[in-house]
Amino acid sequence: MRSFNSEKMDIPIAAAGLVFAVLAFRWLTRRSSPRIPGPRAHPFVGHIFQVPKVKTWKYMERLWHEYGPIVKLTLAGDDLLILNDPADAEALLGRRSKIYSSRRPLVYAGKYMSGNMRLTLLPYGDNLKKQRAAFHGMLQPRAIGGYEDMQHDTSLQLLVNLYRTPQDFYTHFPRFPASLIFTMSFGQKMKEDNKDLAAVQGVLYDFVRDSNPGAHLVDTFPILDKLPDFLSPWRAEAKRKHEDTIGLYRRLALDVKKRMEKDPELECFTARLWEQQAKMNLTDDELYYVSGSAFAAGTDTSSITLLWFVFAMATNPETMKKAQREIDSFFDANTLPNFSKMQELRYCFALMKEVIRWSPIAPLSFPHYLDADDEYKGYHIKKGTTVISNLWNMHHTESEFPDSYTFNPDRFMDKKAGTGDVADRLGDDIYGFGFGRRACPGQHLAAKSTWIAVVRTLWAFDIVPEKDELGHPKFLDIDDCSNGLTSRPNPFPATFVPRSSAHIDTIMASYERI
Ligand code: HEM
Repeated sequence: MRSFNSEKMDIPIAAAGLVFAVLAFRWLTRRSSPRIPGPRAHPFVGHIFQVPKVKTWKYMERLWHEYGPIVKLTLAGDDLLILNDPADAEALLGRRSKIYSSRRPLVYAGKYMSGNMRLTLLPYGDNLKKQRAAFHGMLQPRAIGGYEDMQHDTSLQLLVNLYRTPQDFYTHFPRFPASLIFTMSFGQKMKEDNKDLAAVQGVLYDFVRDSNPGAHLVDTFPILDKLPDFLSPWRAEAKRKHEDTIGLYRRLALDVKKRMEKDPELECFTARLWEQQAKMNLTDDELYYVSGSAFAAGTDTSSITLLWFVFAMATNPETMKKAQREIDSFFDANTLPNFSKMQELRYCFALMKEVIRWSPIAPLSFPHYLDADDEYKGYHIKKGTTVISNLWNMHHTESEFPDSYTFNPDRFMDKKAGTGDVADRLGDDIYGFGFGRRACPGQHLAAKSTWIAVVRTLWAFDIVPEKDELGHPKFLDIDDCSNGLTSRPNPFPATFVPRSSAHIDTIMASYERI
């Protein structure tokens, strides 16, 4: 016979049993998300010691072949999602752009070095929308037509420089987009010895270096930002860089404002910003940053593309000759090419696409950052994940780009021609300008600027690799390039040989007129 006491004891035991049963049922029937494929991680540090800082995209190419289109890595607790298939990038960065359009908060480069005002590093939100809208005014397809005269003049200067000192081509090509965007931004021609250019290039150099993942310990371990100043000398350094940058941008923008007083018709990006400052709701500091950022974001990207173009021509002479035959059929030696035949020179346009495909300037694009938890293809993707669209792998997908390591513009000649202005279509069929709401706002400008530089250079010069003692062309290694957010070919030997004296006469006669 059971005692009263033992009956009393049964109640909590039964309750505990019930709770246990419910938990066990839940555990057994839980829908756990499958693990996102990727290499095994070390406890605590994750893959921090496996991801090389040098040519990271090569390592990621191996992961793609081993683990498939979606790969996850973990760096000291931070998840990194790598998208190798453009369809996944479109689905997430494109169609779910509301939550996939942020940038990872960077303490050094974002908070202190940019005062949280640099467009490329801004999180998704009102400030970003404001700055992108301001950019759009300058860079939308309709506005681009207004820059043709500047593009003609600056590309003519490029030809003259290549003729006078061909051995310095490695500095001439970057100078072309730099002087173009400088003139567009600040409404005055850039002198050859312009000190502001060197200063802006310094800002850019710092930005690329300091925003590179792993550049500063505080961005891997943000808790270090809690340390006082005397234990954090990096903070003063970052703040000093911010003061230098905004000081420079302020001076350039105020100079435009002063010139506007004398010349209310002054036509440039910064003048438009001053006129519309109130409408765009930009503070003075934001205006300085927007006005300076076009230069910073557009110069390096365009110049690296052009350096890869030179590299491609020096290593693919038959392709170069084919493009020259197309150009010659429209422009003889007495006629400097201009934009009038941009629609017709289809092979030259395909050649530019191929440059961007073959060697994308940012092989891993600019990483996006996820603002909320998400589910995709059964995987759980955590808020705060850094999302990389791996342009390198996308551009080397054999099913889409057969024989993908070969430089071959013909692969784009069979594609649908499309309608409307060809300049709006440089990004079609390739992925080199990114995805979703952070996609490059400068691609229409880049299309026309790089096109005129490419066509004029090939019209005027043969680009030939230097020869060794035996007269054989020197080997140029595509892997001999810089590492970081962007990747440019390291200086390489190539020669620019004028195609005829008539071409040079045409160049010099046109140059005298500007
Ligand atoms: C061939 C030349 C160029 C290439 C290949 C290129 C490529 C790219 C790529 C891959 C991105 C990152 C997109 C993403 O986050 O998904 C980007 C962003 C950007 N580009 Fe370009 N770009 C070029 C020229 C230009 C030019 C000429 C300008 C302006 C004058 C420009 C302004 C920008 C800006 C402001 C961003 C940041 C956008 C944001 O964070 O919201 N780019 N570009």
